[in-house]
Amino acid sequence: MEEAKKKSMPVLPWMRSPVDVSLFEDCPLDHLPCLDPRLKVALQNMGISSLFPVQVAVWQETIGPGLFERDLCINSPTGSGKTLSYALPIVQTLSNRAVRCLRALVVLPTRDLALQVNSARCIYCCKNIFGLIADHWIAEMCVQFDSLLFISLPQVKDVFAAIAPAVGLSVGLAVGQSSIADEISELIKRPKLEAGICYDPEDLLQELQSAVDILVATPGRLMDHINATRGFTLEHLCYLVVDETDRLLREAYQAWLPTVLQLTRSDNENRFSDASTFLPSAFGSLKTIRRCGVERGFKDKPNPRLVKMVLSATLTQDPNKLAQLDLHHPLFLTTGETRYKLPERLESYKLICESKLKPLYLVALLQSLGEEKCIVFTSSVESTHRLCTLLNHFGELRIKIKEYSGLQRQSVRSKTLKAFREGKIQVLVSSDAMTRGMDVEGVNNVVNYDKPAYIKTYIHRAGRTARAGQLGRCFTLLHKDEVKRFKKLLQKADNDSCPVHSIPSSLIESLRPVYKSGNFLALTP
Ligand SMILES: Nc1ncnc2c1ncn2[C@@H]1O[C@H](COP(=O)(O)OP(=O)(O)OP(=O)(O)O)[C@@H](O)[C@H]1O
Repeated sequence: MEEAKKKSMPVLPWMRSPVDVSLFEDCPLDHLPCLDPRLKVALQNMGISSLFPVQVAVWQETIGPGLFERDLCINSPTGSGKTLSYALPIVQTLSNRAVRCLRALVVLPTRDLALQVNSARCIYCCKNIFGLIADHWIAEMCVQFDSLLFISLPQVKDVFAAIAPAVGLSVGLAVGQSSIADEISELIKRPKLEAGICYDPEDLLQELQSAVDILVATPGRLMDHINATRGFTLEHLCYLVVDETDRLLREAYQAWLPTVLQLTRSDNENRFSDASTFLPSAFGSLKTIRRCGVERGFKDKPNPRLVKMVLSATLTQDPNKLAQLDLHHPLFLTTGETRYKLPERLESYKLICESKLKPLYLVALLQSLGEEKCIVFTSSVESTHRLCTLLNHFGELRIKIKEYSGLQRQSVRSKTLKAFREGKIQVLVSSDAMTRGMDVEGVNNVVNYDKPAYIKTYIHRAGRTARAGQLGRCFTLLHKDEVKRFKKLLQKADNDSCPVHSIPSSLIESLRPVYKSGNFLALTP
């Protein structure tokens, strides 16, 4: 364990003296300094009576006494409440704004396919909204392909939407769940024109205004709007949140990060020539370059710095990756001494069995869990499909089991998730693509049907349970040869306790005839 701690010692000096979030305690809303009473009511309406430790720690560094002076890097376990930790201070600070413009941007990851399709077709949609082309077929396609999104996107928007209106702020979503035309009409306010009068197109462009103060976006859609949406500008941006940072930094995503940083730099004149080396050739919106203080109406005042907040349950410590964020005097907030941390009330178990008997062990386990909500993770969409089909052939399981896969249409997945939330489905079988950010209340159990190869995968899978201080269990099916390696893997997350969960052999034997009689062997993933 000591060795694991030493190995996890960060290279960057500022990461070596972090704020330890585990030293903070929940703070009742009544005791939270400077909380806007309107936001207090909004939080209470959400059923929140106190802030979690990470939220208190971030509040200190943002509202008081920290006053957003430093960029924040937050490493906090899954389900610890990271979303509200940034949403609340941003909303409180923006509550004083006089004019509506885009001031806060939250970027979350998408899956690669969605991005590729995004950029290929946005041009049609943009033309569409400006009345040059009407191609509904393409718009329809956009909605379908864009559906491969991380589940957390709408959830993050929901958190903002639950508090922002209380102080008169408006929140938008640019993630490709609707056509880009619909998105643009949600994000950009256009002037009302009187019929019969000729307007100068240049003047009209000036009149376009942001309809939102806060935007939750995926990199692909964000780039679409930067490149082609008239009136979309980052020139007033004050806050940039990069959620699931480790994943977002792994992918270049059409150079979204250097583009955003470039567009929000105040000394743009000197740097724009550099930017042209990475900005896509279709980059059409020079207006989005951040203007200097005087132009922006901040005469005699220092130009507001773009504040960055980056978060993850498995935050990278790689100096090269973090350098991409161009952080200002960063402050590292983390939980405990080890690099990775599992939720406080998560219990990890292993089930040891022969590989060919895995389906039977899973069936027996699910039987014993009864109607408790459970997510079963496999290593691929193919295995997900096979396993789900197999489980549904077992009459012994009197529970509803559904597949939840990136290969399904968005509408199918939304329906499945809704039914799962409502308890009409007890078990979701899913692949890793869906691990991050999914927040479903009351998921008591996670099962790793296939052993996760990396500790990060374990953390994000297991993190679908034991959220918000609740109890949760994570079971991992292992062959006996995998046990040692799995133990080492868990030690990386400071976990030395993973008892064996035994399934009575009589139960397995009783399931064998059913398994042999059906065509199950062909389905076994
Ligand atoms: N102060 C609070 N009181 C009660 N519940 C809260 C509070 N803050 C957040 N929650 C709830 O805790 C759950 C987890 O929050 P959130 O999704 O922000 O976690 P997270 O740290 O971002 O997790 P992940 O890393 O898995 O995305 C959510 O259901 C949220 O509604």
